[in-house]
Amino acid sequence: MQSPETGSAPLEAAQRQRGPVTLLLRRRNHREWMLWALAWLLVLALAWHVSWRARDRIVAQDMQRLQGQAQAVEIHLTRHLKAISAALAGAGQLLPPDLAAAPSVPFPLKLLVEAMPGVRGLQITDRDGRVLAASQPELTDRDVSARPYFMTVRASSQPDTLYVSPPFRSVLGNFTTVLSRTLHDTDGRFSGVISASLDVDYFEIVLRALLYAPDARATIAHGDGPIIMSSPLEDARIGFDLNQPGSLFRVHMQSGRMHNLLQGRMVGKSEMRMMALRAVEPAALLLDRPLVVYMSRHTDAVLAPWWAELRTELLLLVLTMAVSAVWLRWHQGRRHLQERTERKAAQAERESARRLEFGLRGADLGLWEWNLADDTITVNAREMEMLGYPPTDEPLSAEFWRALLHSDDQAETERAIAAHLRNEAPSYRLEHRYRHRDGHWIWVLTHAMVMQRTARGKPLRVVGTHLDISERKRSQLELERMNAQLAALSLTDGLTGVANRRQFDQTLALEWARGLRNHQPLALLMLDVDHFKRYNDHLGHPEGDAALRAVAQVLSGCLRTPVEKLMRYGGEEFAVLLIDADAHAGARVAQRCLDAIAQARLPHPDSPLSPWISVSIGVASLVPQPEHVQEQLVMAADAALYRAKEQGRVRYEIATADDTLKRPTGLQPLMP
Ligand SMILES: Nc1nc2c(ncn2[C@@H]2O[C@H](COP(=O)(O)OP(=O)(O)OP(=O)(O)O)[C@@H](O)[C@H]2O)c(=O)[nH]1
Repeated sequence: MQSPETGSAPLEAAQRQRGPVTLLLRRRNHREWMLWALAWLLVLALAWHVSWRARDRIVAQDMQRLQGQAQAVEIHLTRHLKAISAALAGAGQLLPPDLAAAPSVPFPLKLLVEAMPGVRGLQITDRDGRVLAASQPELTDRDVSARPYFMTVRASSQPDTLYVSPPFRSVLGNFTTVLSRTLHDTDGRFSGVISASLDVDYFEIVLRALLYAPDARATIAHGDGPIIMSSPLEDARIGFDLNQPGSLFRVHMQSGRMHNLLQGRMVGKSEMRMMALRAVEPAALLLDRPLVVYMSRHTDAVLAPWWAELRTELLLLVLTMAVSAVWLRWHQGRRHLQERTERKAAQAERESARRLEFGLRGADLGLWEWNLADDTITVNAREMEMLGYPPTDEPLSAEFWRALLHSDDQAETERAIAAHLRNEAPSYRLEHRYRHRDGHWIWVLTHAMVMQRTARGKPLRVVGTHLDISERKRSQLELERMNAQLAALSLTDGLTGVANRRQFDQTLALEWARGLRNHQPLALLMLDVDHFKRYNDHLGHPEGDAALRAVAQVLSGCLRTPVEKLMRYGGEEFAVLLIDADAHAGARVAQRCLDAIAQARLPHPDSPLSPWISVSIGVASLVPQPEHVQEQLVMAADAALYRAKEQGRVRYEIATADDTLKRPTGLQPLMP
């Protein structure tokens, strides 16, 4: 049973491992959101900058337009003032010098008024302020001496000045503004005033014609501040004094400039307006006070299209922001999922690699992975250890590996790899040698296969194992060597060291079959030591053995092995098989053997023939036929040997045709 502490330990360890990863991911997400916010701040700032510049352009364009309209009003007004001034001056000159004495005005004022657009009435006043004549008869004889406009004119009394009165409520009940010029008698003294009252309705129409937007307003004010007229007409505003602290009118007047473009609130109104203000003070007219024309528009109305566009742009931006935020959140979620899956897979792969490494260690296998793209090899520690190098995690050049390969194994290795890479074999397995770091060769068993190919079958990655089989290989080679030795021994005569009877039988069978196939003759020499029994009896068997070894050595020396090969047939009898040789060729070799033995002068102390060892030889030859058996050749050679013994020994005899035709009892040819 696990204690609760021990039971939760792996879980805590897993959480501890997960902790830093989660923290890192959170930080990355946080960074991305910061970047997202920063990017959007920049976009918003840029959008705001562009939009604000568009707003400024709209304001500037409208200001210019207001300026143009104000200028048009100024031109119009100047012409009227000039015309009225000229009319008043002309009428004044037609008046008699002594107005008081004059019975009446010599021209009808009403007619003059009708000829002057923008003028509602005309009146002539004497020096005391009594109305001598007026275009409206009801005003005649009235006393206007207390009226500010009269008092101002009389006080100043400048002959060429056109006096412009502030608007005031006339006796007729309506607001009016009066333009006046002084009259002088023949001595140049002030004799009265001729005045024209302006037709507000007329000017309102003129101003209205210049308004290009529903919220536009045109105003003409007196230089002292009161509004003379405005369009759209607002009776309540006529006479309203604009010359108040902080008013745009005062700003304009104090600027000393003839025209200004200003923005601000109008006196008595809460709305923001854009204004073009122009002072009307033509040089050709001596006005006692300037007039001020201003055209204005409601700022909000001017900017309404801009605001609408800005709202649309903001909406689009907010929508895009929302979409990008949703996308980022989705992307982070998906990535998180993907990374978690990859982490799990990597962990599983690590564990599997650990298990594999453990398994490979146990199996003493070196593991290698060949990356064909860059021709590098990554190996495990065992692989490096196998070759005497320290372990490394770095990929190594495949060329380094190829250089370690034994030159004798190169061709076969390359052939096997190439065949597998061409997909001709599911894997390859071969044994070869590698040079150990110490310089000695180790035998390695390679087993490898392609682990990854492109879609078109091009190999990308090969994984394989190496097993050090040097020990096994050494044992195998030793075994092979011993087997070969054994095989040789089994075919060698133990006493004389020449081929034994078994080898004779095998060689004869082999060459018989070849002769049969090729229709080539075979010759056989049977050699027997003469009177060897006597040798043994005289000197003993060990000496007899030595003599047999000496005879074998002499005979081997005179034969051209392996074509003429000496074999011990048995006892003191030897045989020589000659390939593609007839009886004459056999006889030549027999004579050579007899000569060699004679020249060797091996002592035989008990031979009745000579003091030296001698041999007798039987020679037989035939072309193997299907109806023959190979023993026929041996029997024929034996028969010839028998005859050689009979005829005195130390000689050779050639088998006769009869000898050759004798067949051993019970032996039948394979193909009779
Ligand atoms: N020392 C020794 N003697 C052997 C060996 N094999 C056979 N002999 C002897 O060789 C002798 C052969 O004698 P025989 O067959 O009578 O023939 P021979 O005395 O040589 O007389 P001919 O052949 O008629 O000249 C025997 O005495 C065998 O014992 C051997 O391996 N060693």
